[in-house]
Amino acid sequence: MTATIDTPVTRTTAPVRFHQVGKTFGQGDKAVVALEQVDLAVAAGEFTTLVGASGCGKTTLLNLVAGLDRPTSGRIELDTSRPAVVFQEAALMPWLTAAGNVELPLRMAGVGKAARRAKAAELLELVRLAGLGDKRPHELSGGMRQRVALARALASTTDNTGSGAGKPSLLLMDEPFSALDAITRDVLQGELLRIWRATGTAILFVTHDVREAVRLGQRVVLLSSRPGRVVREWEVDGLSGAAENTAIEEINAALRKVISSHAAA
Ligand SMILES: Nc1ncnc2c1ncn2[C@@H]1O[C@H](COP(=O)(O)OP(=O)(O)OP(=O)(O)O)[C@@H](O)[C@H]1O
Repeated sequence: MTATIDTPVTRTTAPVRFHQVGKTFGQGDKAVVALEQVDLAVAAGEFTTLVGASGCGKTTLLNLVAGLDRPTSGRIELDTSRPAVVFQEAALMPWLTAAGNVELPLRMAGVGKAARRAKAAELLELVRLAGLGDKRPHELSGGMRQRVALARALASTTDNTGSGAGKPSLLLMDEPFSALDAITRDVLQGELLRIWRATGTAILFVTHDVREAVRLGQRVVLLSSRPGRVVREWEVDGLSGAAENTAIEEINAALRKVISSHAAA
């Protein structure tokens, strides 16, 4: 079931591929090495989850993929339409309606009004918010706002116009459900799996929660404590029952090990 970095899995197309990527913030005595020699690829349509200790560089890694920051060493190969990010907080534009928020990336990409309206309506239906497109963010619950954020990200990454046309889509998710109550989180995890299957987008999903990582991911990638490196991967696609619990226990044990080895350093 397990594969280590020494035996990487060969995949065909990859919306994103890291080659020995490093990221250091600051210089000299104040330098913080966030990531070191990261090799990682996400295949088209694949759901990959990334776990690691607090501060190990998970958000930094997503920011590099999203183009919000640049690596200090190594190389990132992107073969995707615009990667889109869903954050822990929905970060919606408060003055726009739900539909207006979903339309925003399409508007910025120059998509015409009628086409954007149609796409926003389709995506709001996909996230089960049909009929709520005219609500503003403050009129929606936290779970609903995350659904709008997901629809907006899908609008961005699955837009088939412009330079990304025909390329595999990639959704980056940075602990998107961690601020929600347990029941809403459980519902949204199920919804995300349904939407992933319906759209075929690749997803790179960061979480602290190993149970969530195993439930959602086809593959779980563990980063070491800072500096973050890929230390181990688990193929967890389709696991359920006892096999799923065994995987959760094994990954939790490995996570505890990287945390304690860091604490002892
Ligand atoms: N802009 C920045 N300038 C300086 N240091 C930074 C910057 N961004 C991140 N860091 C540092 O890089 C390291 C990795 O941060 P990052 O936010 O990527 O970790 P993380 O794994 O996402 O953490 P958490 O799980 O707690 O959200 C941390 O030590 C952090 O303090």
